[in-house]
Amino acid sequence: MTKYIIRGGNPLHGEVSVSGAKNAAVAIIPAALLVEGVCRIENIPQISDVTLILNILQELGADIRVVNRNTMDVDCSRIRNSRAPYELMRKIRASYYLIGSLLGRFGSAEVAMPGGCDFGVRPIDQHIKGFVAMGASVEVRNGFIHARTENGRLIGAHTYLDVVSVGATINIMLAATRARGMTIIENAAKEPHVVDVANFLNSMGADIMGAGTDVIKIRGVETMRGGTYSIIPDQIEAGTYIAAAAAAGGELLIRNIIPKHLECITAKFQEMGVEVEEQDDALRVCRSGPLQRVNIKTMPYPGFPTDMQPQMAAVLCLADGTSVITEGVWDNRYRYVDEFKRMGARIQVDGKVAVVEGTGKLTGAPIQACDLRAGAAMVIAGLAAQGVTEIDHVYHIERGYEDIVGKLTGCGADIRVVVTPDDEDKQAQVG
Ligand SMILES: CC(=O)N[C@H]1[C@@H](OP(=O)(O)OP(=O)(O)OC[C@H]2O[C@@H](n3ccc(=O)[nH]c3=O)[C@H](O)[C@@H]2O)O[C@H](CO)[C@@H](O)[C@@H]1O
Ligand SMILES: C=C(OP(=O)(O)O)C(=O)O
Repeated sequence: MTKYIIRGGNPLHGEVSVSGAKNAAVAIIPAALLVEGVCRIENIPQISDVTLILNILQELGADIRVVNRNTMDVDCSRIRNSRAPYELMRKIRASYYLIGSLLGRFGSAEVAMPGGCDFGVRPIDQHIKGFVAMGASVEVRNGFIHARTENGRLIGAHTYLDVVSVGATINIMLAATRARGMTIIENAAKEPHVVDVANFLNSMGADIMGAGTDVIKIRGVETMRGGTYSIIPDQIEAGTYIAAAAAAGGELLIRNIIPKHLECITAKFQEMGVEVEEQDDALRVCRSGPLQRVNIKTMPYPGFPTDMQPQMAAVLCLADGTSVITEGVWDNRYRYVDEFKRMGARIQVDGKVAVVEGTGKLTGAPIQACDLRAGAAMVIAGLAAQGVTEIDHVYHIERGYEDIVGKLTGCGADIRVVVTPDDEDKQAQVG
């Protein structure tokens, strides 16, 4: 097992550079399946979800060449296999993008049901609704999604999503890119990573309009060439470092960000009394005084992101007064609360609402990460806590944060990584 041992109490001072966005990378890499040519993808974060998605592509026959630490050439010209392996697929959520990509390229896909963080039920009915509207028959059998078309090509169609879904929006967009005719997605998700995937596809020859609004129009194209594309910075990683500075105190310069993508997050920290100064592609964050209580409701972009909810809860434990968090996206995203209670947090959960009584302090304890952002929130809590926090199951954190320990210790945090000999195949436990 790998553990992080954090001695809390050190304020953070220095600079961190934000990596490429996980939720864009895990869609853009499978999107390369639609392209007959070399896609040079830059700013790929070094995280375990990316490693898994690259392994899946290789299993399908993709040729992947490492250009440098964060740049790869992905060539899917010679892919012949449209069945994605169960063992890899079930470990991550984003494996569902293989369905849209394979269906779009070959007119058929056999893909194991996806994994990912456990927030209760995570249906994919809206993805399937979109594929069916485009003429595919879709069946779930023996843990696999079997999707196929009659004559090898999807037909453009009109889909109105019943819920605003990032995954369904991107997946339908992928499938439609090479369909015959025009596809329209209404009530589409507007997250920055949705726009990034559309920009990637357009730079490779697709014809997509409206990404970033709630109506996306995709005119199917016959072929797609290769090209070079750089993934956007990770909005949630940046938000996590803002939260770390807010909790631990001190002053951080957070580089390689797009300030516009962070407005929904920075506004909340400012409301809490954290100083956030916007620069061209950086933010300076400073917390010297007490933290004020705030209420939060998570919503699709441009609302406050659910993927920042646990990190925010960690900071609110340290604020003055009682804050109310309402989770507006997932049924069950408070599994971390019992772990926080070991650190002295006072949080009451009732369905989708958590009432956080800020006590101004947390105390170090042995705790266990239960999913990706909950794990990041535990790191934040550990940085601010009195004494030592020992976090287990950190493979969840490493799914989505490139070198979180190196980045934080570079700013004065006291974190040790301890690997004990019984470290099994940690990836087998993701999900
Ligand atoms: C790999 C990736 O990008 N993961 C992100 C993606 O997950 P993911 O794409 O799985 O999340 P969605 O945006 O699809 O889910 C949003 C809501 O829609 C519901 N829903 C979704 C699809 C569907 O077919 N039917 C349905 O009912 C879900 O249960 C949830 O309540 O967006 C979430 C919401 O921003 C983030 O928390 C995840 O980090
Ligand atoms: C929930 C997340 O990821 P996934 O959908 O891949 O489980 C996340 O990035 O916070």
